[in-house]
Amino acid sequence: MDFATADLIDDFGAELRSCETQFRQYGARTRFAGPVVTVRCLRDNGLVKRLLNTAGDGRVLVVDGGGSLASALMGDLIAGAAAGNGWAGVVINGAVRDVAALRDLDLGIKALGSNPRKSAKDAAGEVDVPVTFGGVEFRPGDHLYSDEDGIVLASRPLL
Ligand SMILES: O=C([O-])CC(=O)C(=O)O
Repeated sequence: MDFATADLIDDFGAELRSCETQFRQYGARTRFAGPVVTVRCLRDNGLVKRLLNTAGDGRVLVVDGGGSLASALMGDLIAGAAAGNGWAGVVINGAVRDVAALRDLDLGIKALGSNPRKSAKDAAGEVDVPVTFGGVEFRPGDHLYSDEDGIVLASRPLL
């Protein structure tokens, strides 16, 4: 998909939300877009693992990990499954691990940072609830557009 978030803001700015969080890019796919699925969890990636092992259909998983960098919510195995299952990208308000391997995956990956420590797998948390970080609300079914400049959200598909 060919777009630039700056152009989207110029064309549709009034109806877009632009996330202020300064994420790092970890995947090989630096531009990605798709409908949003959300997870809220804290130091537990059981729900993230479960979802990314199902068909992605070009969607983007937005994970609100509370901004915790204490343990990783995704590593190369889960991210590899996501890429293989057709997810467009994963945005994590939290940490990843296996950074060297993530670079080779055809998947959009944005996260705050990394930590080699793994998370619990109790699947504690919530799926498809609105989550808020970076000054914006991410709603299930929103359309997310992400590139090197940032992440913007629309309530309808723009492209
Ligand atoms: O299993 C985990 O918690 C995360 C991980 O290392 C992987 O996805 O490879």
